[in-house]
Amino acid sequence: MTQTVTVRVPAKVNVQLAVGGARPDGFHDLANVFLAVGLYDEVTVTPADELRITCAGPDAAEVPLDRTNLAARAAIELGRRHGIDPAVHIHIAKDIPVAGGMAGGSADGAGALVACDALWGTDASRDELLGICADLGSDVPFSLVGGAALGVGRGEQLRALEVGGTFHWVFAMAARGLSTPAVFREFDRMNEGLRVPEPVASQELLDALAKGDAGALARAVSNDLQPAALSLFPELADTLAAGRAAGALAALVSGSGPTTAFLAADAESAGAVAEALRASGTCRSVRTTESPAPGATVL
Ligand SMILES: C[C@@](CO)(OP(=O)(O)O)[C@H](O)COP(=O)(O)OP(=O)(O)OC[C@H]1O[C@@H](n2ccc(N)nc2=O)[C@H](O)[C@@H]1O
Ligand SMILES: Nc1ncnc2c1ncn2[C@@H]1O[C@H](COP(=O)(O)OP(=O)(O)O)[C@@H](O)[C@H]1O
Repeated sequence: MTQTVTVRVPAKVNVQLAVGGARPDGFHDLANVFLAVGLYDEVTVTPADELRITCAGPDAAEVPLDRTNLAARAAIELGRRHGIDPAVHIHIAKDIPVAGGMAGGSADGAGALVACDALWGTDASRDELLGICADLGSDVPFSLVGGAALGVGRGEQLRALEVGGTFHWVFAMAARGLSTPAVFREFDRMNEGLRVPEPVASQELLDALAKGDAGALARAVSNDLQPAALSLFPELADTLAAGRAAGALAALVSGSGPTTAFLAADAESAGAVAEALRASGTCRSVRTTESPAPGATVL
């Protein structure tokens, strides 16, 4: 049996997040266009006397180290299904911001699942892995597959999308996090009494992705949760404005936020936007990266 397995898993940005009305189960139907970006967590699993989690990285102090951690839940569920005691040490090398709208916890769930599958030799099918991911959270299946995908239902039912080129991004990390359920609740509050249309993927946006056309993608991006995120975190408007002023083709909140995402024409322009954001004093830190990125990968 292999003694240690490391899996690398990407963060995501939502280039379209169309949100429908609240469902009876408390979730919202989405047309969620995910794009995996080159910021990664690495999840390493090693046999141990009992299940234990450690985490290192700039945001490590905010990561729960008990059984509520999505990585722990993934190991427990795979073990339960295959009659294996999930006695592993899971170490998360965390580079994805926590509670930032970039699916960092989801990445760790998908990473731990793939890592334990390899460590234990369970050889679970792709469908079984995707099913466990969907039970763990709406974003977790996409962390497994990476690339680009349209997520419908609550975002867990995926269709892979073609991406015809490399997109350059700048991400600005905020001084504090935002809770995903709180942002959806604010969306409901702001839409109370209004008819919320069925969420539909934008054909212009899918075409822009397929062509690798950053200008067209910038014109098509949208995030229905952005007004709710801005309502709970108004200072994000200053970060968005600073990136736009520095030449970003598009500026938007990533998912439920509060990380803000800036699409740039090329690597040079991304560097200039990043510099301007750092100088603006409107965010905690800034990263540049490219997309698409591969899904969970055993190293
Ligand atoms: C908003 C998005 C966009 O990709 O990502 P983040 O910004 O959190 O990264 C996702 O929909 C987040 O997915 P995820 O973080 O996996 O959420 P889940 O654990 O499934 O659900 C957490 C809570 O968010 C709300 N929720 C989530 C998904 C959805 N389609 N409708 C919802 O209303 C519900 O209140 C739910 O209880
Ligand atoms: N492995 C994990 N890494 C980060 N957060 C986790 C993890 N497992 C559970 N969580 C919980 O999930 C919450 C949302 O975290 P995260 O997935 O980073 O943000 P988002 O849902 O905004 O993309 C955190 O505040 C934390 O309480």
